Formats: sequence, structure tokens, C-alpha cells
Amino acid sequence: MAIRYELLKTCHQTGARLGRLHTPHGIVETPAFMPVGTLATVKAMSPEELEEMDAQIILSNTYHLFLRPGHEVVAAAGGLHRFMHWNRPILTDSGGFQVFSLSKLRHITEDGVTFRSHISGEPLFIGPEKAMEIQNALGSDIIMAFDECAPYPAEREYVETSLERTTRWAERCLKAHKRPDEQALFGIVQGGVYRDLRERSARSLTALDFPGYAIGGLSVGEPKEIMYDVLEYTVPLLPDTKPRYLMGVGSPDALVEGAVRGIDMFDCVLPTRIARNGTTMTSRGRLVVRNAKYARDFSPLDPACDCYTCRNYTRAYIRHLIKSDEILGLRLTTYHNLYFLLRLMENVRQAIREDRLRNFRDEFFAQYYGQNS
Ligand SMILES: CN(C)CCSCc1cc(N)cc2c(=O)[nH]c(N)nc12
Repeated sequence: MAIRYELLKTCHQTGARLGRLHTPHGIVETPAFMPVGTLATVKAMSPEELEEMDAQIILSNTYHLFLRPGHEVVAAAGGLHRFMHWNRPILTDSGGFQVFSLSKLRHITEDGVTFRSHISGEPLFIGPEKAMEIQNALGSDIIMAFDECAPYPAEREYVETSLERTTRWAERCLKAHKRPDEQALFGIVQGGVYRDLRERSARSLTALDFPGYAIGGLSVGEPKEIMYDVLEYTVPLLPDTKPRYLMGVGSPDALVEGAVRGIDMFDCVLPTRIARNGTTMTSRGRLVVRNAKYARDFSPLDPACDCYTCRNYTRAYIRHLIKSDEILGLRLTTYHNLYFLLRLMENVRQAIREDRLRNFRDEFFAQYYGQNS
């Protein structure tokens, strides 16, 4: 078995679960936030800094690594862990999402997707078998089935055709996966915002008995209330003995609300992406440190934070770095944002242990969003 999920406790106040995901590269305490390292690096962070802030698992990307440097190069280096000097667990996405969101002139057939590289423009192809070949070569601990993430909004007929094909692609992934004992293949539930289609996708995939399940097709522009509705009726269809991964999520509120609804794993580019333009997450909400009002503010980004950035640098200094486009600026804001979300998930896990996640959510939201939610 490549992974084993240990369900430790279910919060009495909510449906949230405390768990441990045992992988070949270590244990992941869940619910967990996974920093995104698309090109085999969590932008601006070294692996030592990620370990220091206790990032337990990071994400990388089939599509990007296939295009550059090529999965054969990573395999020749001994796999992604050796290539990027990261010895903890890695999850790779299958490329489906990126092909649809990044490449031009893509064409979907039953075989897979032909597209032009967004880097060189050369014509390329990825399908279920290719997505397994690439992820098997990368050697990540958790790999994702090749799926189509239907856009939002999308006609019911389109979503239905797409999910049926995604289910057939999932079966082909199970057949093509060469290393099931070392790399856990997760199925990805689709079905848009249509309850009966979500149920059909979940039932088809759970019948195939994957070691874990992702909920895809969300966080693609739909209102958060709709995302939460989809979770309410989709999560209960997934086996509670397996991990559940909500893809592409998210903001602090979505992480907490997702955990309340029984999600165990999250990934999002938000903390690293907004850091690069000087937007930071603090216990009292977002703080855009490049704002002129911080020019002479010699307090830390977040007085309630004990991270490396907040212990050693001021808003005024970080604002100066960001305004000057200094590399240290985005390093310090990235470090803080990742630390903030990782600590948030640690607090969520503690609240589940103490059966008080609903109280924690209300207190956190009141501080972060400045209103009683
Ligand atoms: C770095 N991230 C943007 C990439 C990792 S998560 C990507 C991702 C995000 C979202 N929202 C939905 C889907 C989805 O439905 N399928 C797949 N394969 N990936 C998805």
C-alpha cells in the first residue's frame, strides 16, 4: 500500500476529521494545507525554510515538468525528491487542469488532449497513459488521475459528457499506473454544480476503489456558497476511511469551511501568488504592505505571528523591499503567508481534537474578516 489513512477523530461539533496520512516519505497530519511548488520549487522558498515552517507535503505539476525540464530529466536525477532536495511527501497534479487553463489550441478527444506548449508552441499530447508515465517517472507519493476540470459556468450536457469521459480516463489511469505500491493514485470527482452528476461521478469512482479521492471542478469561479453546497452533498458519498483532497482551495475561510465539511487536504497558489505583489495574510485580515500608510510603520506584519519574517522585520522595511522589487521582499512575504496558513491548519487540527471547530471558526472569522459571521 503506497499510503495509509488513519482516521483519528471526528469533531463532535462539525463533520471535520483529524487524521494521519502515512506515505513513503513521511506522515501528513490532516487537515493539511499543501504549498504549491509547480516547477519543482515553492517559489522563493528553500526546502529547509519549508521544513522550518513545518510544511508536511508540497505539490508539483505534471504539465509544467513535462514541458520543462521534461520528466526524463527528473527521472535521471533519481526522481522529484532527489531533483529538488525535498525528502517529505510530494503530490503531483495530473496536468488536466493546466492543459485546459494554460495551453492554447487544445483539442479534447477520447484519447486525451492535444495542445500547443505555452512555452515553445510545439504540438503536444497528454492522455491518461501519458499522465501516468510522467507521474511514475517523477516519483511523487500521491499522483492524480487525468481529468477534465469542466469550466464554470458550464451547460449540464457538457458537464455530463465531460464527467463520463473523465471516469473512463480514470479507469485507464488505474490500468496504466506502473507503481501502485509506491505511489497512491487518487480519483478526481467532477460533475460541476449538478448534484446528480456529482453523485454519479462519486459513485463511479468509489466503485473503482482508489486509495484517495479529490474533489475537482471547484474553485473555478463559482460563488463560495455554491462550492460549500457541492461539498455538503459530495463529501458524504466518499468513503470515510480514505483521504479527501479539495483541489485549488484556498483562502483562509475556504480552508476552515472545507475542513468543517470533512475535507482533509487542500492546495492553493494564493499565499505564494499574492505574496509576490506584497499582499499578506494576518490574523486581522489581509494587509497590503506596499500601501503608503506603512512607510513608517515599524511593527511586524502580524504582531500575533512568531514567524521568521515577523520576528525580524518591520512593515516599513518589507514595504521598501517590495516597492524596490527586491527579491528579499517577496521571500519575506511568501515565508509569512505560508507560515500563516500552515499555523491556521494546525489550529484547525487542535480545535478538532478539542471538539470546538465551530467556535474556532467563528472566532477566527470575527478577527480575520472583522465581522461576526
Ligand atoms: C497549482 N495549482 C493551481 C494546481 C494544483 S490543483 C489544480 C486544480 C485546481 C482546481 N480548482 C480544480 C482542478 C481539477 O478539477 N482537476 C485537476 N486535475 N486540478 C485542479
